[in-house]
Amino acid sequence: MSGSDAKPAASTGLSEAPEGAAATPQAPIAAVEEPPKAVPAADPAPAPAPSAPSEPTAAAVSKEEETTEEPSPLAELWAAAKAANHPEIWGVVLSDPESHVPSQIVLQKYLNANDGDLTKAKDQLTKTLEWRAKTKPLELVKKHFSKTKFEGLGFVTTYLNGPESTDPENKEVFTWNIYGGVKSIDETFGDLELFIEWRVALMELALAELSLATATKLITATYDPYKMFQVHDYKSISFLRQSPHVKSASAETIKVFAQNYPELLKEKFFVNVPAVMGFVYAFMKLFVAAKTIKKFHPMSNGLNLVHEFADSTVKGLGEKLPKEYGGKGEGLKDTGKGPLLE
Ligand code: HEM
Repeated sequence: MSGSDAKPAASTGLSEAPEGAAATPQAPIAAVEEPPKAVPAADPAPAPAPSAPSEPTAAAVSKEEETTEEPSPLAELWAAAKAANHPEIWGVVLSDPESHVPSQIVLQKYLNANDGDLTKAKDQLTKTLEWRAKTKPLELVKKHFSKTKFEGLGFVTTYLNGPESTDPENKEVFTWNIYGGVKSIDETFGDLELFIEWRVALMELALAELSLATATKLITATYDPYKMFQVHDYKSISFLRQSPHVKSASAETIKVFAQNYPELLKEKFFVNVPAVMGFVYAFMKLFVAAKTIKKFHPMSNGLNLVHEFADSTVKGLGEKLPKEYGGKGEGLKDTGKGPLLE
């Protein structure tokens, strides 16, 4: 996603991203240049079957390349994926992007994340597949984590326009990190590997809600509705100095996520940030790509979060949020899911 959709937060007690941090303009990179069209879903719509030749399926993606006989960027990424030793990303078992919409979405995201640079996209994709083979993120969703260390710190919520459907514009997925709720820095962040496992489990739960495996719309360099919101809540932070554990946990999470979860963030809100901790925001931004920083919105008062979603395709999204974020919904403990605890 380009930075052009960044919007000012309603209430920032902190400095915003520097002007000069503008994202590099995205070149027209994707094989898909037309506005995306829904691919007929496997659900009971009276639409023609996905294989009908006249339908704008993912096969249209490489139309232009057929004349030159050059493999399309997506075909090249698919070839790289086939050569790897892991078949899946974010719950999508990769297959030919010409005929499989979920694979088109995943591979196109790797292109988008690299502004259309195929060599870089291939490298990132290959590294993600290696990391997933090693880390087994889908297994982490089934793992139980210690209550003492992680209870109440992470949630995923989903808000819909009416009943669940395959239309991504009917759904918004949020991940919430309640880092202000950490009881003991040493307990939660002391074992870095375990913390990353828990954080990855939370992300994979959110991806399961996004449900890319059942997605029906192609994405392009500029159109991608398959993204989520993230909120960090720092309410009640009682420690003014960042401990080395927090620094290394943050730096490592940022690194792992930038490499393995590209193009999944819509916007990110940091709420209940005490003004006195503005320096932390400045420090954190040092580790983050300029393109990502454009999506960040620090806010001093969590109750103002309600005002940030007027543009969402999910109607009245702000009001659906929990009361502590200015909405009318129940709390995260009642409405959210999180990694399994024991
Ligand atoms: C001492 C309390 C804090 C703790 C325990 C903490 C924890 C973390 C962790 C674990 C991450 C890794 C990314 C993730 O989980 O998504 C992170 C990222 C970040 N935090 Fe904090 N943080 C603290 C204070 C703050 C404050 C006061 C700010 C000011 C706004 C802040 C801003 C950020 C930013 C900008 C990132 C980068 C996010 C990203 O790349 O997605 N943090 N923090």
